[in-house]
Amino acid sequence: MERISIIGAGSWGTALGILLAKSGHQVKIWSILKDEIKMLNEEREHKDKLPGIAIPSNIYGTTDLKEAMEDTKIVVMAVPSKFVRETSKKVKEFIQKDQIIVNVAKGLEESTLLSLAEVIEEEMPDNEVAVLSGPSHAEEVAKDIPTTCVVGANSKSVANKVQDVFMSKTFRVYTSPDIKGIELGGALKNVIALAAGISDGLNFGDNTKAALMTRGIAELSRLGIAMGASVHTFAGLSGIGDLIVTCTSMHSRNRRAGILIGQGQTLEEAIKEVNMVVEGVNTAKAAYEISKKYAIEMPIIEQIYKVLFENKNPKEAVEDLMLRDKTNEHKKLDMDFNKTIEWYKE
Ligand SMILES: NC(=O)c1ccc[n+]([C@@H]2O[C@H](COP(=O)([O-])OP(=O)(O)OC[C@H]3O[C@@H](n4cnc5c(N)ncnc54)[C@H](O)[C@@H]3O)[C@@H](O)[C@H]2O)c1
Ligand SMILES: O=P(O)(O)OC[C@H](O)CO
Repeated sequence: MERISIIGAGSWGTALGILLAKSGHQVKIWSILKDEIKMLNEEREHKDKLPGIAIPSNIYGTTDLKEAMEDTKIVVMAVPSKFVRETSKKVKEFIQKDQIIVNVAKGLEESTLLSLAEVIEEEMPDNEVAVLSGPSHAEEVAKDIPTTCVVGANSKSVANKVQDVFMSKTFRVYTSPDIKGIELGGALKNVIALAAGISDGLNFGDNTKAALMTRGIAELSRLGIAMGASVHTFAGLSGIGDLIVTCTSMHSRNRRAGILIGQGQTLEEAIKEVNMVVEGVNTAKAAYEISKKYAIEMPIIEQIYKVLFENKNPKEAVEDLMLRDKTNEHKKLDMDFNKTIEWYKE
């Protein structure tokens, strides 16, 4: 049994709390929102975000951050990306050196283009920071539906510790040293999911969605490699795995927002209707800037940026993607596939 603090009581923080509590851990969950904590403690249910799912008795909710952080070994950061910096500054006041911080949010900091683990590390440089990511919708995790994730950490012992804590018969956790790749995969797939949703909203078909997913992971991998991540991570749970679940599931907030935009709603209307955090919107801005910074071609990200922030008609965006300059499927010579070497020279 471990004592765990969860910072953020939205759908993901609450679902992870339920998972950990069912494994026998003692969980304290903090939210800035008084009504949310009152609901969790008194009604034993997150009626807005996980209706019908009981909150186990070994979860205790509090709005007092000091109390939430006291006497725990693991601190799970589960607030939306735009609150990660300000929440980290608050958490920093109470953090102990031996507490491992596990970031589970997926996004990038818009003003600095930093990953969220980098933001947390900047604020709390003396603590070990791990990331947990993968194809995992809160609605399913909270209902014990078998799920897999990957934990990334600089130190193997930290990754192993987090793996031990989260692993259960319904939640299988792998370890990896590639924090950068895991975070990029988790953040950028949300932008591709907006694109997949827009495609569905325009009544395009499975061919279109498969194209967006496949060419989307190509974009993510290109950028990831340029930023020092491992290409293999993008073929893993936090890459293609999360891309599949987010682009195909009706649980996905990003996909649902995309569908509404494809059907003609404005970005603001779509965000309002989804009523939970749509991380892909801010990430689209950051990703567009990062692609320019690293001079990496990311045509889907670029078109989504234009649809969201420059009022571009989604149909036109699709046409521009289809008719962009002709190119090879792989940008560089594939050294494992010798046939291509001569072929590309022609
Ligand atoms: N929901 C999922 O299935 C899921 C799965 C994996 C990862 N994530 C990631 O987890 C993160 C949180 O997502 P979510 O789905 O739980 O969001 P959500 O919209 O369900 O919840 C948002 C929560 O943020 C907290 N909050 C609101 N204002 C705040 C403030 N000013 N400061 C600090 N906290 C505040 C509240 O607890 C609120 O309920 C996102 O980055 C998301 O991508 C979500
Ligand atoms: O509902 P979404 O689109 O925010 O996606 C949630 C998770 O990242 C899925 O793994």
